[in-house]
Amino acid sequence: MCLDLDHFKTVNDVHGHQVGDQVLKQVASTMEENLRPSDLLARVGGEEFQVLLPDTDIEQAGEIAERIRSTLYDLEIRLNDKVVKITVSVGFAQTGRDGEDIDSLMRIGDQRLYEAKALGRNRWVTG
Ligand SMILES: Nc1nc2c(ncn2[C@@H]2O[C@H](COP(=O)(O)OP(=O)(O)OP(=O)(O)O)[C@@H](O)[C@H]2O)c(=O)[nH]1
Repeated sequence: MCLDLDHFKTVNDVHGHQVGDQVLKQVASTMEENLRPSDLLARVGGEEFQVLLPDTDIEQAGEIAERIRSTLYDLEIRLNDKVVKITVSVGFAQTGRDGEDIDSLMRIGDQRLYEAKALGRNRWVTG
């Protein structure tokens, strides 16, 4: 599952880079709280994360993606006297259906992530 925060540049531009850093930390811990102990969350770029969901079918993955999306959508990140809102776009790929090796899965997950962005963000795309 590839997750990318929406319009994160605006968060930095409006609130400053240090607030942006705190937002990233809160987003990462919120994502972790909504994953299972067996799932693996990694930050792979500035505001991009990958999650590996072992032994998970596409319906379960959709439930997890929706839980993360809606929790972040509802989250009010309070820093000093500021409240920062953020949304996330998600694309995912499934072993077997979309490929076997990690490179193909990440490439397809990434394509779907950009589809989610193009469709208006704050959503997930399974293909
Ligand atoms: N505060 C902070 N900002 C970061 C970090 N890493 C990357 N960024 C910022 O994240 C922003 C990413 O911007 P873009 O790639 O243009 O994407 P976006 O504004 O999130 O827009 P979309 O992805 O199209 O929704 C840039 O402004 C980077 O400077 C970091 O560690 N801390």
